[in-house]
Amino acid sequence: MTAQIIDGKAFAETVREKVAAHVARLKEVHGITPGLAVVLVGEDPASQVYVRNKGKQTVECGMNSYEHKLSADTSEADLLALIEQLNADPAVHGILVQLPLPDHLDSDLVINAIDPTKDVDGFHISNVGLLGTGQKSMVPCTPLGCLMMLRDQLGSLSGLNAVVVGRSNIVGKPMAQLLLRDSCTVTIAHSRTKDIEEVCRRADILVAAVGRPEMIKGSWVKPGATVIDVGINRVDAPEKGLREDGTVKTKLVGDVEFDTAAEVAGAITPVPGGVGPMTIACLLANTVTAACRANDLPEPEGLTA
Ligand SMILES: NC(=O)C1=CN([C@@H]2O[C@H](COP(=O)(O)OP(=O)(O)OC[C@H]3O[C@@H](n4cnc5c(N)ncnc54)[C@H](OP(=O)(O)O)[C@@H]3O)[C@@H](O)[C@H]2O)C=CC1
Ligand SMILES: Nc1nc(=O)c2c([nH]1)NC[C@@H]1CN(c3ccc(C(=O)N[C@@H](CCC(=O)O)C(=O)O)cc3)C=[N+]21
Repeated sequence: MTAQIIDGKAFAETVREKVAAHVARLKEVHGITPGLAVVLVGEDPASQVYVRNKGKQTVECGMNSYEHKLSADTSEADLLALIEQLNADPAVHGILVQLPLPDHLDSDLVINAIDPTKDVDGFHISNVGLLGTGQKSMVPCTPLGCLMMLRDQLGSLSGLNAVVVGRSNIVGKPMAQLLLRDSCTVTIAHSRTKDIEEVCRRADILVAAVGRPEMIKGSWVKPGATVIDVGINRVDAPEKGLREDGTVKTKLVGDVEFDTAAEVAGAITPVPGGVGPMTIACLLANTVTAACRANDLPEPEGLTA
């Protein structure tokens, strides 16, 4: 069997079109322009690329983008003061603090200082609790993007065995909550899981969010399963040759060994071009949702979980 490849890039484009249409209506009918503030502390090159992409796509969808770049040695007090200012700013409907933060900053403290109604990442303890109890919340972008692709691929997820590999607060745990809410039988695997290959082989839906390049092999995949690869790992690609400065070129790979998994799976997301673009599209969707909720307007259809 050769898996169908789930085109996250194309799917993300359709999500962005819905976002843009909703933004246009908000502006025309209500005079509201949704605004997203992104806060980046330090100069991590990968984070800089993501933040730039987010800002560009925010503007392309007709929303306002506010970028705050702080130096790596910013104090916690200064960062908290900025968050207070963004919480109070009526033009800002969404706030994202790019993670990871430098070691001297307490990310739990910082995230929990964000107004939960503006927490478009869905990382605030209030949103985590709301999601876990089935109440209306802001849903984390990466799991939301994965859920949208799964529903599109499979229709109903009810009764399916879902295995999520990884238990982080930003991907694994909220992904498991969303799958449970859609009536999957959910298993969360992690670094202490026994017989992880066997656990994975039981999955109708296998979500990999580990951060280990190509860890999950085709032999771990149940024939016909739907595989969602969240991993973004930059690895050396000597086959691409050298850069001008003599260093080896690199490439992105997922947490799944794509070629072997694609021989067994029913459908699979590629890296790049899978979950990553959907994450950013869902960030834009959450910003529109937050702007609607802030103004007591009906929420956009098809953009929430
Ligand atoms: N596409 C996107 O938009 C996004 C992609 N990512 C990518 O997703 C991946 C995961 O990110 P994140 O959740 O933040 O990562 P974390 O490092 O926070 O969590 C990794 C999880 O994987 C588990 N794990 C590590 N090694 C193994 C192993 N050998 N076997 C089984 N489980 C293992 C860990 O288990 P334990 O808890 O026991 O240590 C942990 O729960 C990364 O590649 C990241 O770059 C992340 C966010 C967004
Ligand atoms: N507060 C916070 N929220 C996040 O959502 C968040 C974060 N911090 N920190 C880092 C991770 C990672 N993340 C990605 C988003 C898009 C791509 C993406 O678009 N990837 C492209 C490739 C991009 C490239 O070429 O480098 C793709 O997979 O096709 C990847 C990773 C969001 N994260």
